[in-house]
Amino acid sequence: MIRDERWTGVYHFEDSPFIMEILTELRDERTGPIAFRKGLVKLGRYLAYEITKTMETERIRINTPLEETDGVLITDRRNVVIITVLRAAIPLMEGLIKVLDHARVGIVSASRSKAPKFEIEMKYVKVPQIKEKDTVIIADPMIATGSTLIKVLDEVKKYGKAKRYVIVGVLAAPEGISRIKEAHPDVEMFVAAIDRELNEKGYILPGLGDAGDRAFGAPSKV
Ligand SMILES: O=P(O)(O)OC[C@H]1O[C@H](OP(=O)(O)OP(=O)(O)O)[C@H](O)[C@@H]1O
Ligand SMILES: O=c1cc[nH]c(=O)[nH]1
Ligand SMILES: [Mg+2]
Repeated sequence: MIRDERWTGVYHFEDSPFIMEILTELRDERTGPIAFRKGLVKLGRYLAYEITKTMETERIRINTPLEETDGVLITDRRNVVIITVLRAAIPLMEGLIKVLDHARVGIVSASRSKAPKFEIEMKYVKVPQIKEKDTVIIADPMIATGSTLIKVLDEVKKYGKAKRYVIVGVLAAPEGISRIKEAHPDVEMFVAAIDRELNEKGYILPGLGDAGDRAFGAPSKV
């Protein structure tokens, strides 16, 4: 886990060969939707595992069948809300919840319009009540301009104040991170990698393309 010195609370995993290998497969244009979704599930699982390293724990005493001994309880793992940003976060959430299995789940839809406006349409919001001891994990594989996540955070914060807000993603562009940190300085970010820049259409470079389309196929218009 590497803390990026350009911001506070922003971490990436370029020191982890396993996470980088999964990311390489996701980036590769030859990777089809089945392997792409599987890669997102795997990343979700490993990123959740990394997040547990930053959670509060408690020492407990338990009995094995033979004697009493020390044990560990990750208290924060019992108080998690995962917000899934449709569409591309569905497989990522599936991986996250394997490790954060006590999580309550919120679903929000967000669709970004084309450049240069990048307006975010949010039609569907189902979020559980958020309590003071909750860690709210917002899953969205791609953090490009940051517009989607700023809007999601604005909305999610209406449901109560959490202990931590943590964005989990696959790739982020520096401009998107800066915009989110400006609007929501209390937010932490765990992403597999931070890429170079955005192109004029708002795609991350080198990136992996459109995560939603790669996972589920391009939607058609009627
Ligand atoms: O940081 P931003 O510039 O706001 O862009 C990032 C958003 O773009 C993608 O969603 P998209 O709108 O393509 O929806 P989809 O998941 O349904 O494809 C991605 O999953 C993010 O939610
Ligand atoms: O590169 C990008 C940017 C936004 N959304 C994506 O799916 N990919
Ligand atoms: Mg998309």
